[in-house]
Amino acid sequence: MSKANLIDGKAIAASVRSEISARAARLLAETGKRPGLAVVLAGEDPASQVYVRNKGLAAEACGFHSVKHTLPADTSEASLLALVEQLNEDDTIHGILVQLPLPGHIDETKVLRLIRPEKDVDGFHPVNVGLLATGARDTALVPCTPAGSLVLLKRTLQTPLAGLNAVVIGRSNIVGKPMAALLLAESCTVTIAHSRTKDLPEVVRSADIVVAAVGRPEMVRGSWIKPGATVIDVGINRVPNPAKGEGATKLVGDVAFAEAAEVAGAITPVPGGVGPMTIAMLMANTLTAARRQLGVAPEPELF
Ligand SMILES: Nc1nc2c(c(=O)[nH]1)N[C@@H](CN(C=O)c1ccc(C(=O)N[C@@H](CCC(=O)O)C(=O)O)cc1)CN2
Repeated sequence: MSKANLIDGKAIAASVRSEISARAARLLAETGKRPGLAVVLAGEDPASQVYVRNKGLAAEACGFHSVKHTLPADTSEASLLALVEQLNEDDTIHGILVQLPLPGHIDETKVLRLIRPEKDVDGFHPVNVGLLATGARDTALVPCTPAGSLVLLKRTLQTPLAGLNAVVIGRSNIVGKPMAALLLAESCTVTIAHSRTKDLPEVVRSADIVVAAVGRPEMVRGSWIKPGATVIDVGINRVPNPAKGEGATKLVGDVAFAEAAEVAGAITPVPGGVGPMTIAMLMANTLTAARRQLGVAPEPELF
């Protein structure tokens, strides 16, 4: 029997999405406009196809104007850039998301930097990265997975995070670095650990909050976790599941869940933890982007 509280990402994501639907309805009543989201998929990666479909469905369920652009895997970089430019100019579109990863022949940086910062609902443009890094979170668009992780932390702890020791494992631009910036803005004492960190288990043992975003199945062991710590597992790794037969697979996180749940105070499962928050926070960012572009005052922060 595990001791930790299970952080129900599915339920919290559903509550965020329902709040966004209500806010979108208010925006429509006030301005006659719907938030518009364009999602662009280049290629046929099966997981990306599912994520893009789910983003479209979530946008429709929130009452948004939702468009999807699908380009073949061999589409040229120029065609993708032209599509982004067209969406930048489209007044009915307030948020543009280009699903990652892109086919190898396309320069991801070039594409992401062409998206207008005010429509960059992924929060990957250097303008948004810089705003977050300089403490101007209220004017930035914040990357969805770290934003969702922060919502889970705040709703779980229900007390200010100030002064807590937070260890973020992983230094990616999409999760690790923005997560560290968000925790720093909450006045946590933040350590970013990575593949070259010395004595990672000991570093993690100092953490009141652990965010694992390293992409290595079950790397973080239960013995690394400080008793009572809150563990946010961002990893989504598909691994073989021989118990279910040959060729069967299952999803696991970056944390050895059963072990960690014996020690932690609260922990996110995989699946059903951080993952669903990513799409919920995309809806939140699209609404924020729409309000700003329409010149309407912001709603209270979700987190
Ligand atoms: N442009 C972007 N590309 C990618 C992002 C992103 O934020 N922006 N993130 C990931 C993929 N992703 C959304 O795009 C995403 C990943 C996982 C989930 C999710 O809900 N996962 C479920 C499990 C799903 C399954 O069964 O396979 C969970 O964890 O419960 C949502 C969105 C990379 N690309």
